[in-house]
Amino acid sequence: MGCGILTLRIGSGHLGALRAQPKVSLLLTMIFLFTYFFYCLTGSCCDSLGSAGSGPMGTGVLVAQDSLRSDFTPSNSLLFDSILGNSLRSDSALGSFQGSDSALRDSLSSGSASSHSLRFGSASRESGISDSALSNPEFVLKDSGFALRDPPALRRALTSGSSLMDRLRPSISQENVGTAEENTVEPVSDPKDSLHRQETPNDPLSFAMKDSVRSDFLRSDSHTREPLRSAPVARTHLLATEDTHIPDSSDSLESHNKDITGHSWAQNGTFPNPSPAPSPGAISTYNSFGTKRFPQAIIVGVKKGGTRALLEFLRVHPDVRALGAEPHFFDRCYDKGLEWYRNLMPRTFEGQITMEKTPSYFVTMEAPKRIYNMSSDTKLIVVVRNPVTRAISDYTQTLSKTPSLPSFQALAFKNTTGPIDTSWSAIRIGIYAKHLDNWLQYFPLSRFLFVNGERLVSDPAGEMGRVQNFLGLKRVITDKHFYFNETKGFPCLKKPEGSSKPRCLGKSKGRPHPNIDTSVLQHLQEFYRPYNQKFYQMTGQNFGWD
Ligand SMILES: Nc1ncnc2c1ncn2[C@@H]1O[C@H](COP(=O)(O)OS(=O)(=O)O)[C@@H](OP(=O)(O)O)[C@H]1O
Repeated sequence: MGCGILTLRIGSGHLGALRAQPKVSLLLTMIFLFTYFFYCLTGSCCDSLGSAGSGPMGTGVLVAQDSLRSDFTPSNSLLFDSILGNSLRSDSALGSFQGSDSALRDSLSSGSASSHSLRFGSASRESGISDSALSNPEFVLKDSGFALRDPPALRRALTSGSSLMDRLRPSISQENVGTAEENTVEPVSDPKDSLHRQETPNDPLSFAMKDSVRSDFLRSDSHTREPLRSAPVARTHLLATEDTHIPDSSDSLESHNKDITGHSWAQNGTFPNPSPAPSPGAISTYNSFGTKRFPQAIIVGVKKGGTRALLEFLRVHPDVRALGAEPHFFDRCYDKGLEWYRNLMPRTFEGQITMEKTPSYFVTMEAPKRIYNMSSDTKLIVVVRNPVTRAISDYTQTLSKTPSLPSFQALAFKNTTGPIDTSWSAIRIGIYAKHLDNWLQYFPLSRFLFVNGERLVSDPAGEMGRVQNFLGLKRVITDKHFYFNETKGFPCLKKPEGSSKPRCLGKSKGRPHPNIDTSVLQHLQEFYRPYNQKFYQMTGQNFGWD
């Protein structure tokens, strides 16, 4: 059919001549046709035209078609450099594939396009091209093929050696990144609000319930993200969520959780399976926006210890990039595989630390072994807090979801007044020595940092100094970053340069606790004492809970 183009042109060109000089024209036409037929028979013209496939196409398209055929693999892998490179060399195909480039069109427009591996230019990187890439304004999908709105951009991409995805990603991210407001912080309606946490100095376990109207939390511009704004990093931070054991929608940010693609996360903070499921090598963990790495440090516990505060404070550091939501990989989602896990991580540059926090890891039997198998070098951070206060905090969270919950005392003691019920998770989690013992089967003590949860509240900068040392980070986070918010009754992050928008954690962090009978508290305190002592011994740290 390639020959058909030429035949048609010749034929129509001679129709007029036929009318004017019938005999001469007929003769000339016959001579020409004979010559042409002979020429084709010798193979001099059909090689190129014949190989061009079916349908009328311009030269550039033929070149592209050639490239397509020769480089098209059964898995729809396309050597884009040769396709587009050839096209660039041809005027007519520059930025516009038309006609019968169906293979290319199909591969780009199909739902599975993201699994196609595209090797592009001298960058020779592997990138998954996704639907969002296809909806990028630089691409136009046409019935007859696809075209680039901005061919010079393509030319620049090809000549600069960067990948197509590198070119596409900035516009994707600009459209979809979360705003600074979508963080784990909420607004304080009035910082001078006189609602305070009622904490009896002599009895840190007693909290008044009358603070129930404390909806006084800060939303602000993202101080913690500030250092990242100038960096060419797509803000892939997933927004922080509340503890996921008992979903807490009172943390308004959960409902705002969106990833870079604009997909909402589940309200309870667990992750959807990133779709499509990554097959090894199919989705890039590496591009010029950084690399998706396994976390080098994990906040593994403890639930209600102050893990969210720690993570949010750490995110102030420009060399820390942390997953906002709790992935629960090493306890609940392990069967999804390590690549799934890694793909959740934010991209980091050389020198930056990837982190996540899932407090339930600390009490998960299998977690130490699993983390060890990922990397025995993983640094492990445990935020611990008086186990009695922690148990009440845990109970308070459950109570906020289930108002009909039995009293704390009824749950803490067998038959209400009998022995402590260690089968209740709120009690069991606080036996830190027992859980640590399991971890020490896999990791040496030097791999751990135990953050004092009480001190994280009373001296956040001091505790953050320890954390930064442990992580080998420059001491960037100092007391200049914190102020004590009277309304919230907790330290919050300042906005740089004295801006009026500080950041506090959400309203589910720092909740008022119900009043618990002193005898119950004492009983619990006694129960925990030997375990606490053991824990001090094991860690070489006295947390002063007794
Ligand atoms: N700066 C600051 N702001 C607010 N809250 C703070 C802060 N620092 C520590 N805390 C304490 O953190 C407790 C919640 O712990 P977690 O974040 O580990 O909870 S969770 O396991 O993720 O649900 C939370 O427990 P409750 O007071 O019971 O709500 C707080 O006491």
